[in-house]
Amino acid sequence: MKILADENMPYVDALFGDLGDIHYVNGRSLSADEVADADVLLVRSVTKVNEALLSKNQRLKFVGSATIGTDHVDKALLERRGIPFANAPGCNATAVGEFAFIAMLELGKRYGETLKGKKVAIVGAGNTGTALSRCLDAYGVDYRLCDPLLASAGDKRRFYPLDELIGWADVVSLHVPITKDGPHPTWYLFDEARLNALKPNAWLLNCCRGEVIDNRALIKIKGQRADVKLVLDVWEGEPNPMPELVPLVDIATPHIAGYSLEGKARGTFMLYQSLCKILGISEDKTLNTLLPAFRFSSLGLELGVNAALSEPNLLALCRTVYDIRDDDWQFRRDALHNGGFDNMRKNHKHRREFSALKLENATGTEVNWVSFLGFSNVG
Ligand SMILES: NC(=O)c1ccc[n+]([C@@H]2O[C@H](COP(=O)([O-])OP(=O)(O)OC[C@H]3O[C@@H](n4cnc5c(N)ncnc54)[C@H](O)[C@@H]3O)[C@@H](O)[C@H]2O)c1
Ligand SMILES: O=C(O)[C@H](O)[C@H](O)COP(=O)(O)O
Repeated sequence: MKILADENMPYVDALFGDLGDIHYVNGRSLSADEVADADVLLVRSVTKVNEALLSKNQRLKFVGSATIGTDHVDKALLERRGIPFANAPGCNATAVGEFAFIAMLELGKRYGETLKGKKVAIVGAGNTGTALSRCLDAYGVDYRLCDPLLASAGDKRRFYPLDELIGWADVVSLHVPITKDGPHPTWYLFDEARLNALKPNAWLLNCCRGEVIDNRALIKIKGQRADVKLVLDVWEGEPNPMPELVPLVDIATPHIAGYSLEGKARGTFMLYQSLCKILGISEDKTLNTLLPAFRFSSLGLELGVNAALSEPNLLALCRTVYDIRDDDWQFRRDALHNGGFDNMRKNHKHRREFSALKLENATGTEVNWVSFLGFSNVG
């Protein structure tokens, strides 16, 4: 069995090595000729799985995308051709939630403010939006959700209309799929009018898809409103962000909000599980044996029971796990030249999730709000 896998997908050898011959490919430039004799195709978000790509293949048994988003896959085509498809919903949700939370702490530090006390709007309350809400809950930050689709599907959480939230929130964080049709399309959801309606000094974070914000309108608005602060992990026209936008952004990263080692491992593992099911074989691998130990075995916290950790110290703790400034700095240096955006993604040093760090509380307390954030507790 010939398995084609994106070269940026970790753990493919460990998980799929027994199932066939693995060939690694560049996902962005993958051609119909390369795919022609593949039995299994494992992709990431940069590969357009469409008529053209599959035109020379008559033997595909499975297409898997180790991602949450599926906007790059023509699922109707796969269904018509009877090719099973699976993606990896939720695989990198914790990574995105923690990314947005850390970015908010960084903005607070940079501008002499605190995240604590701000009002946060989460637009899209699925896997990644909910992961962010868990961090905010743990830290005690007020937030409101907007998700008209979940609201009408009977989700019991309280939801608010988008335009009401824009007028309410100090911070707006975007977590929707990219859609052009349906009752609530998200393409340019943040157009010039909505960008203009952001409150004075608002923070706007986009960790979902670039085109959820009209990037030209964003450039225009930033020209008039220096008060608005931006965190962009995703960009209109990736892998070529508009160069004039980059200097206007406070934290700029190349679509790596979901790139924790845990998130990537989960994504590949979920595809392994799907393929085993399709082939009718039982799984003989587990996820936790894949992950390496974290660089610190544990860290002692000088805290009392449920004591408040100051926001600068909380940020210092988060930076131990992931220092977002490194990616921002490298993005400004490399991302706009010679394939730099994709190179950064390809060579991204695997960051870890909060759970990788075991905290030793000086009081021996088992549970406090820091562990609710996701850090492990050694008691
Ligand atoms: N930057 C990254 O690395 C990264 C990582 C993971 C996911 N993503 C992107 O983020 C998107 C969201 O991920 P997720 O795991 O939370 O997906 P999800 O499907 O679990 O949740 C998305 C939510 O958005 C809601 N939604 C749809 N249209 C909306 C609208 N107009 N207004 C408000 N809510 C709306 C949906 O009802 C759903 O609950 C993905 O589709 C993907 O494109 C990016
Ligand atoms: O949709 C997703 O899951 C994310 O956008 C994903 O993290 C993108 O990463 P890629 O698949 O391009 O490596």
